[in-house]
Amino acid sequence: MKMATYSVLSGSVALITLQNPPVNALSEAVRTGITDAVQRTLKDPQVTSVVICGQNGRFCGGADIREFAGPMSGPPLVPMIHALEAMEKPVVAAIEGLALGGGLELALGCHYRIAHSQALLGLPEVTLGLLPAAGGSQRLPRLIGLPAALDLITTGRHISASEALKLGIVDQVTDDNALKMAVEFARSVVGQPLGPRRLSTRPCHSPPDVDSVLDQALAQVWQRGRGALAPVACVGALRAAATLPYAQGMEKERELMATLFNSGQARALQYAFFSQRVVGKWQPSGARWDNSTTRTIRKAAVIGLGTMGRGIVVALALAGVSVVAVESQEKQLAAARQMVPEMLQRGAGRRGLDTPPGVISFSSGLEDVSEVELVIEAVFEDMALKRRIFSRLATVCRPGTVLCSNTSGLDIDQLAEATQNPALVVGMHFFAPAHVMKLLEVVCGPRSSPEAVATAMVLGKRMGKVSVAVGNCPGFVGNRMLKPYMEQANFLLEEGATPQQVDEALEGFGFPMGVFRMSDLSGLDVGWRVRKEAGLTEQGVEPTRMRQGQRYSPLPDQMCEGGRLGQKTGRGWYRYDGPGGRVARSDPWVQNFLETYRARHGLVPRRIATEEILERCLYALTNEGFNILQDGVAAGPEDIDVIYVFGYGWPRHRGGPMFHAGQVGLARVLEKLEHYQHSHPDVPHLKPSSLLRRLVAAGSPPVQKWREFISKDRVHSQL
Ligand SMILES: C/C=C(\C)C(=O)SCCNC(=O)CCNC(=O)[C@H](O)C(C)(C)COP(=O)(O)OP(=O)(O)OC[C@H]1O[C@@H](n2cnc3c(N)ncnc32)[C@H](O)[C@@H]1OP(=O)(O)O
Repeated sequence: MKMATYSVLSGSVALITLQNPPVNALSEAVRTGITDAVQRTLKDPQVTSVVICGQNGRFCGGADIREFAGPMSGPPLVPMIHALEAMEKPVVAAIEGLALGGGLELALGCHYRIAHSQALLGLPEVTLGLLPAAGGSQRLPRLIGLPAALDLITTGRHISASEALKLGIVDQVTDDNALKMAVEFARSVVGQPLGPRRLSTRPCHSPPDVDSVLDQALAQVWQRGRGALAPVACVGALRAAATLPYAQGMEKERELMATLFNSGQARALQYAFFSQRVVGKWQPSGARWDNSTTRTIRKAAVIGLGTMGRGIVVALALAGVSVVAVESQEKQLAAARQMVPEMLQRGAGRRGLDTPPGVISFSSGLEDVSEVELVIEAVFEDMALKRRIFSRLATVCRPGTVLCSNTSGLDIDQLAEATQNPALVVGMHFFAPAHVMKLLEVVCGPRSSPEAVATAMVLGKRMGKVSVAVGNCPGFVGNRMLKPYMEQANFLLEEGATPQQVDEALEGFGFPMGVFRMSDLSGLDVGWRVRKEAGLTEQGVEPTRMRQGQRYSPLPDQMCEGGRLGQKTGRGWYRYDGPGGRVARSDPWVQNFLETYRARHGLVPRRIATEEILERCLYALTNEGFNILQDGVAAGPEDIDVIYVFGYGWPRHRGGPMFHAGQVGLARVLEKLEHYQHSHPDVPHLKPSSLLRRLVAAGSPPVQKWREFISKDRVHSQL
């Protein structure tokens, strides 16, 4: 099957149209079609110029990523693009919609590029663990210079047509029909010399301090990449472009690509790409939500204007939703009135907007929310308070208003009970700062309707969030898994580790911050409040290390009792320059505190290897992920992995905790959990999940097969 068509317009302009919806990816069939079309063009003496375009207003989304999983067959991209560039008839790319990755590389092989003003262009291969290996790493710097190419290729960012024009990537931009303009343009350049238009023959203009530019770029990608290989390889390919002739540069591009292509990181990043798309489509119940009705929200209310509430107001307004922002405490309301417009201005600026599209009004009373279509409650984590608000909302709001809670772990169903229509109650769990962080957990209570869930999911998407639908249980997905992770970190301190040692191990793995630095940032009192609610804390000179029949570490509670709440008090697991300080320094007080604690409890400290720190923290977290899958709280491993990558700093190049377990080997994870459980029988979170055991018994299927395995397993267990 050929998925690029060939036609001739007005007898002289050959038109090659890529046809592979939805993004005209360069699949084997498309590459075959283009290769054949080039041959026909060469043979047709009537044809004097060529235009390449994509069907349905989308030029090309790049190589077909799905093909990366199997052996490559069909015409390769590099010679195909060389053949286009070598043509003696002018070739013009008509870029509508998008030209990404191999799509832009194809366009760079053309002699001219005309773009529609709404088109997006970029070389995002680095985000898939790869580099632009269809000549992009060699042609782009020859077109726009080394510094600009370094920026685009190492970040993979998409740019607008107007930026592409400024950089010199495209020759013209139009608001009208880009294809029509490209055809006219192609006719107009017939007979003009093509030599200077062939980017591979151009020299690469590098700055005089080329080595220092490249070294700086390398240092930057090391620091930003947290262990990611692809950005480093991208700099390597650009170094080759800047210092070697084109043919040798292409050889280097090929070598670097071969190393990346088979790396675990490329597999992880491609898995992350598809996971993000999978999570938009399913609810934990297994029902497709694309056939549920959705309400378009024009006006919403946010109740509670603390840090979270303010961020949610801004995110809604930036999405074009008008917001009634409600806060009963005068001081907090006054602070919000001052801070929200400033945050909004900055947010609009980041998006290139002059004014935010949504209008905000402030109020101190719930009665002002009567006209909205959706409410998001964002008050303290206090069930009684939240229930009071929900029951009041049920009387104030008009029938049919969707009621959401930003709780980070409380029971959505108990909130729903307080209303007259529980089907309209869902959780919308944002992550701080809510106008910046990409993740949104949409929590489906047992009585939430598909319509309410779909409405929250779609609203989240409008707000630029990656929305993941999850089930209702304490902590939902993200925070439920965080508990055993933090618990292990505390136990490691009891056994002899220091906060720095644990953090360095986790940061070495790729987290932007280790668990203790993170606690200091978010405030130790957050978890303390939750533990108090759960009846776990006890005050006294000799607090016990067992609570509710399980091992418990009172260390963080004691820190809070001593007023060490983290950055906000200038003291936590680290010390800071003062309240609100950001630079963490190791604190001899903490060292002394830990030594005294261990001595008091008769704990003999030991040297703990990085491997043990990582295994205990990460496998305890992953083990809870298996329990979550077993309970049906997440629809699949992809949902968990997306939550961890977007909300908890799990390094994207490691795919997510569930993917990582598959890469390590499920049998090995199981064996390690069994080993640690044997040494710590009083820690239930180390007891291997029975789903993990069943997956291992079934031969450890790849992560992409777990959904199917779980649903068969569930049917089987119901028989
Ligand atoms: C060497 C490597 C080379 C030469 C490369 O080219 S690597 C690929 C470089 N290209 C990319 O990284 C682009 C990836 N795609 C996207 O960023 C986005 O999909 C998009 C901006 C192109 C479109 O976004 P949107 O309109 O929101 O649509 P979706 O993201 O939902 O995608 C729709 C479906 O198309 C599938 N898709 C998208 N791109 C590719 C691709 N390059 N190869 C294969 N399939 C692709 C995507 O998975 C969606 O599929 P379904 O989920 O609907 O089944």
